[in-house]
Amino acid sequence: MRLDYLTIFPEFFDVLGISLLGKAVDNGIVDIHAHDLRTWTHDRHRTVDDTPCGGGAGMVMKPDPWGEAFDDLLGADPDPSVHVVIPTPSGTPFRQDDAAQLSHADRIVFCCGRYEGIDHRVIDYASEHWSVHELSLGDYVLNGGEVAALAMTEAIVRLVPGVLGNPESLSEESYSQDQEGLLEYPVYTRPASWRGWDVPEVLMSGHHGHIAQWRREQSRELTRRRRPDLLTDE
Ligand SMILES: N#Cc1c(-c2ccc3ccn(Cc4ccccn4)c3c2)n[nH]c1N
Repeated sequence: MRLDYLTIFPEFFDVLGISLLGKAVDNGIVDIHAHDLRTWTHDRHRTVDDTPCGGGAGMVMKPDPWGEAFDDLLGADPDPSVHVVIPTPSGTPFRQDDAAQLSHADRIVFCCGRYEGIDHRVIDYASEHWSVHELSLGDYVLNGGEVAALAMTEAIVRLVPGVLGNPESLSEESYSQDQEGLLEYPVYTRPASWRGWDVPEVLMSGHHGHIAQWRREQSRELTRRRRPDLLTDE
């Protein structure tokens, strides 16, 4: 899987060389390239923004640098197997299903905007050539797309075979299908007693059936309290 990031702050993506994703890069499972969008500017000030047509506050990212970056990175031929992910507050919510689908992609280009966003014609042009996903990390406002791209990257890449040491852990996570889309149950480790708090007895019983039942009940109760929207049968 090749991941490209178009951004005016490429250093944001230096962290991808650390930990699990770093190992995935070292193992050749993932190939990461961050690009400074100003590479595709030609004026002395390396300008990437301009005032919004129709007025309004702030600045909008000019289309030209993005178009020239696309030309260099992707060429002009349409290829639906290339996924262009555009983090935006107006995007559809990024969910586990999106991560699962994108984990099968061979190529993903993240377009990280700043200011008040990217000239919409960039999205229109990309949509004619590649598979475009306008996605939002959540219902809050960030200053740009980089943080969202990092979060989406981790959610996507950890699902790629060979990246996680123990793929079984994927099936027991919150939002995973095996977890019936419920929140993950509380987890514990040693010591059995810590500052007056004990590990639930059932987890020390060695009775796998009782443990599984307790975990299901915990997941449903936690989901009922915190995320009733995830419950389908109530
Ligand atoms: N994903 C996601 C996001 C973003 C996001 C993503 C990209 C950009 C590019 C510029 N801005 C600033 C900005 C502020 C206000 C109105 C428009 N744009 C971004 C914000 N905010 N919140 C999310 N869940």
